[in-house]
Amino acid sequence: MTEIHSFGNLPVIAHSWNKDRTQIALSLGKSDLRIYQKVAGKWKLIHTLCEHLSRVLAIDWAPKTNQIVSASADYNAYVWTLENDVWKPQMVELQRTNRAVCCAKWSPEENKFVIGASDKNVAVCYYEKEQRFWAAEMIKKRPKSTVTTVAWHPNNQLIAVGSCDYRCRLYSAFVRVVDGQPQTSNWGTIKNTGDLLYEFQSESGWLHDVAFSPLGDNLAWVSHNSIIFAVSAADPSQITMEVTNYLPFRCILFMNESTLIVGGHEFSPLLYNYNQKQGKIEFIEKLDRQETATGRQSVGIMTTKEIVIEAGQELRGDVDETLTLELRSGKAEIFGTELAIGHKYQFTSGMKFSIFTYWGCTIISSHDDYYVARDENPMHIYLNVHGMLEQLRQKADAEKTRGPRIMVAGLPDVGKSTLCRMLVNWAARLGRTPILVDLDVGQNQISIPGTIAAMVVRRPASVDEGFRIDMPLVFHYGYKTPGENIGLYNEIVSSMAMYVNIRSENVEKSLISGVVVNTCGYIRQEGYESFKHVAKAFDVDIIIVLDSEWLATKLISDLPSVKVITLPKSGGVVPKDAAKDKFRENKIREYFYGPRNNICPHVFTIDFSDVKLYKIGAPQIPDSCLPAGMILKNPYNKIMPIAPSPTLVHHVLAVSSSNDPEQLLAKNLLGFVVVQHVDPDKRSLTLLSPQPNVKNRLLIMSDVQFVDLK
Ligand SMILES: Nc1ncnc2c1ncn2[C@@H]1O[C@H](COP(=O)(O)OP(=O)(O)OP(=O)(O)O)[C@@H](O)[C@H]1O
Repeated sequence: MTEIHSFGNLPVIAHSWNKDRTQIALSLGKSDLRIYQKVAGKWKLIHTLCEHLSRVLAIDWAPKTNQIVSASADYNAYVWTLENDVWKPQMVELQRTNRAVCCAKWSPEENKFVIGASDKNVAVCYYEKEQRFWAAEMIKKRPKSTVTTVAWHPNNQLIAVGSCDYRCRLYSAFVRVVDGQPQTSNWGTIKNTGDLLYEFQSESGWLHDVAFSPLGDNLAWVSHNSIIFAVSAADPSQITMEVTNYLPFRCILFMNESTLIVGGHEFSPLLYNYNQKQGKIEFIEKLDRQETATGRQSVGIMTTKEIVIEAGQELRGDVDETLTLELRSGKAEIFGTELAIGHKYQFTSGMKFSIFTYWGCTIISSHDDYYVARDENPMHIYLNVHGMLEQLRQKADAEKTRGPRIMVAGLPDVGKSTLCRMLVNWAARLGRTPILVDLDVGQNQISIPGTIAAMVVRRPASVDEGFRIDMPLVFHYGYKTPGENIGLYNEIVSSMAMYVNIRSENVEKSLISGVVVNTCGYIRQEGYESFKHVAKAFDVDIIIVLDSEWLATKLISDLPSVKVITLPKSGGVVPKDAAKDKFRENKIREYFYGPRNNICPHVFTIDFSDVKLYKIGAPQIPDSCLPAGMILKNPYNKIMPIAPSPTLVHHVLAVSSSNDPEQLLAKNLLGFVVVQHVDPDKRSLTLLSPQPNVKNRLLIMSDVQFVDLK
C-alpha cells in the first residue's frame, strides 16, 4: 500500500528512516538535516541538525547503532550520535576530499561506512578508537568521475561503487583494525583496503544506483539512460543488460536473489527478474497501476500552478524539464531584470533561476520544479549596496567626478557573476550606463570561455537571452583558468584596464556610472596576487567580497585605500561543478547558433596557405635545462606562428582585429571560428564560422575546444 508523506514544498534531496520508521531524517536542499517524528498521524519537526555549510546531499541512518552519517556539498561528512536527546556531530577526517560528498552508506555491521565524492574520491571510514575520531581510508584506484552511488556486500568487506564515468567498480572495503581477518568471497580474494576486484563497463549513462542481492552473489545497477544491468559472481565476465523505454531510473533493489525492483522518473516501481543462467533481465510488472500518475503522462498534461510569493521572498528552481513561468500580478525580477506581466518565460533543463519580489507577486508555473525560499535571502543587502552605489553616482554627477568602481570577489560558486549582473541591471534600470568587465576566463558573461571582456551596459539583460552584446571589447587569453598562464592573464588584464579607463574617462555618462568588475574564483597564491593586480589596474574604490571573511581580512590589510565590504552569499547559489563544462559549451554554441538556436553559421574549407595561425605563450623551460648562467626571458607572452595540423581539430581560434602579429597580444577580437576538420593531404582546414571567410586574418589558437554535436 502506498502512503504519501508531505514535508512542505521544498525538494527532498535525501532521506533515511530510523530503525522502526517512526522518524525520518531529511535534507530539503539546505545545509541542515531535519528529523521528523510522526505524532498523531502528522509529521512533527523534532530536531534540526546544523553543522554543514552547504546543501546536504546524502543521509544514512544506521538502524542498530542509531547513528546518522550525513554528506554535503561543503566537502564534508559528519557522524551524528544522539546524547540526552541532542544529536552531536563529529566531523569525518576526509583530508583529500575537495568537492561535494555525494553519497554515504553504513556497512551492514554498522562499524564502517563509505562515502563517494564528486572529486572521484571513495573513502572507507571507521572510528579510530584510540584517537577518538572518524578516520578515512581513501581508495587509490579511483573512478574517473563523480561518485554517485555506493552499496555494501552483506559480508561487510566489499563495496560496489557507481559513478558518472558509466562504470560500476567492486572494491575491497576491508579495514584490518575493524574487521580483523579478511573474509572469503565469491567475487575474489579480499586483501587490502581499496583493492579493485572488478570494473564493469556500462553503456553510456551515469550510474544512479547499485545494489547487491541479499546473499551478495548478484550485483545490479541502473543508469540515467534507463538501462538495468546485472552481473553474477558465478561469471563476472557476463554482464546482462535490459534496455528499457522508461524514463530514467534512480534506484534499484533486490527483493531476493533474482527479483529486482527499479524506480525513478517513471513514477512507478517496476518489477524485473534477473535470470543469470540465461543471461536475461525480464520485465514482470509495473507496481503502480494508477496509469495517470506516471511521469511521462504528467509531462504531457502540463498542469499549471499558481504560486503566491510574499514580499521579500525568492522563488528558486533547478529546472529538470522545460518550465514556463508567467507573472500574473505584482512585481518581480530575475537577477535584476524586471519581469513583464503576462509574458511566458521559458527555462530549459539544467537552468537555475531565482525570482525575487520586493512587493509580492503571483506567478503561474507549468511544473513544480521550484520552491519558495523561506530562508533569509540576502537580496535586501544587495539592494542596499545598489542604493549606496547610486548615491555615489549622484554625487559624482553633481561634482563632475568619477562614479564608483567596484570589483566582486570570492571563492568559486558564491554568486559573483550573478551579483555583478544584478548590480549593472539595477543601474541600467535607472538610466545609468555602467561598464561591465568580466575577467572570468572560465565562464564569461560577455564572451566565450578563454577570453576576458568588457562592455557598456545600456539596458538590463534579457531573461531569455542575457546581455545584449553591443560592441564589446574582447581579449584572447586561451585557457579556462588564470593559473594556466598567470603572466599572460595579468598582462591582458592591464591592457583591458587601460582601455576601460580611457573609455570611461572620455564618455561622461560612463564615467559617472562607474565600472563593475567580475573576477575568477581563483584567489589562492599567485591568484591572490593577480587579484590585487586587478584591483590596482582598474583603480577600484570598493571590493565586494562574497562569503569569505578570510579574503576580506587579507584585502583590508593589503589594500588599505580600498573599501572592502563582505556580503553573504545567497542560499540559492549552487555549485556548478558538473555543469561548468555544459555552461561553457552552451556559451560557445550560443555564439555560433544564437541564444534561440536560429542562426545558421558558415562551414567552409580554406587552404593552409590562406591562414595565419599563432599561439601565445611558449612552454616554460626549467632553469636546469638551460646552459649554466643563461637566463631566458619569460616566454609567457611569446607570439609564435604555428603550422596547421590535425591537432587543431575542435579548437577555438580567435580572429584578431590586428594585421600585425607583433600586436596580437592585447588587440580586440573580431570573433571566433572552430576547426572542424584538417586535411593534411589537401592542405586544407574546415572551419565553423559566423562569417563566410577569414582569409588574411590573423588567428590565435585557444586551448578551449568545442565539439559541434547538434
Ligand atoms: N538566488 C539564487 N537562486 C538560484 N540560483 C542562483 C541564485 N544566485 C545564483 N544562482 C545560480 O547559482 C550558480 C552560481 O552562481 P554564479 O555563477 O553567480 O557564481 P560565481 O561565484 O560567479 O561562480 P564562478 O566562481 O564559477 O564564476 C549560477 O547557475 C546562478 O544562476
